[in-house]
Amino acid sequence: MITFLKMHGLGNDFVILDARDPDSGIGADISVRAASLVSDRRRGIGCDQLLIIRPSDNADIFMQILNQDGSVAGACGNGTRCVADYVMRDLDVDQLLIETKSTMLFAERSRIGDADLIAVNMGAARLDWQQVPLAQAQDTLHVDLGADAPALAVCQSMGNPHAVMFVDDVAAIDLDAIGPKLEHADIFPDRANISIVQKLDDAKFRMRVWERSVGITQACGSGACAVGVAAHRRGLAGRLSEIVMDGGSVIIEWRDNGTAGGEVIMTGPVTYVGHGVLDDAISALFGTHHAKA
Ligand SMILES: N[C@@H](CCC[C@H](N)C(=O)O)C(=O)O
Repeated sequence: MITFLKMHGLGNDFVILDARDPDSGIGADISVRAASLVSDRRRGIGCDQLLIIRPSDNADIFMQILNQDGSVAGACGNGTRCVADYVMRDLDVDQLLIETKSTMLFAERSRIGDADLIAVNMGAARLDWQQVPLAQAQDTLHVDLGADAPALAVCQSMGNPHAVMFVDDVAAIDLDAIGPKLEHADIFPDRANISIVQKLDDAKFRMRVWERSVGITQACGSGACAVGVAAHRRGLAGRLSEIVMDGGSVIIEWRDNGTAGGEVIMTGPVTYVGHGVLDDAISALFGTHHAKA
């Protein structure tokens, strides 16, 4: 039987499986069927992303990220804060190095006012068209996503691809309608996460997000990083900004470390929902004998 933890970061919710113990019952390969069943809001536990904590030779842990449909993601900012808090409590430490498919992340406890938060160094913003990736060579600061797009997009990778569009009124955008079209725009060979953003003031932005492989979510941490970076690249903000999403805010700092991509620090809260045990039949889907779909 496999135990799970349910957490969320600003309403972006996660089922977390801890596979550090070799006897956890969780195999090396997670099938699309197993991941999408657990993520299903009617037939499973329900989540935007399934996160699996594994041992790492290079860091304190390895974090595997699977979207609701079972597809693999390279980054998950809100999920990183949740996993970091859980593992730091477990190991009784205040800092953690986390390896993911795309990068190495450093997390630590942080406090703003009386709020206990987690800060994650999400690494460099990847600004070249090959890094996003885009389908053809072009400037990533003004990308034409076609007739469905409300504005030219700023594109960058935060370990996963993000397109950010600044508009006058985020509430006026039919994100349900344009989100899937822009996610699948020809310019994105790996598809993209789509953020629509309104400037509230020089250091505050309202963001709505359509996540790749999921749809509209209440918050997207890597998306908020992309928004902070995009706002600075467009000259709309300094290096520090608050990004207000449907589920709440994170603070983004795009630090200049002398490299083009700098390093992006995301600070925000985590929430524990509960834990439980997967039924035998569902646990069996996570066993070692099931090949990756
Ligand atoms: N919710 C996440 C992003 C998860 C991955 C994304 N849907 C993708 O496929 O790139 C976050 O908080 O960053």
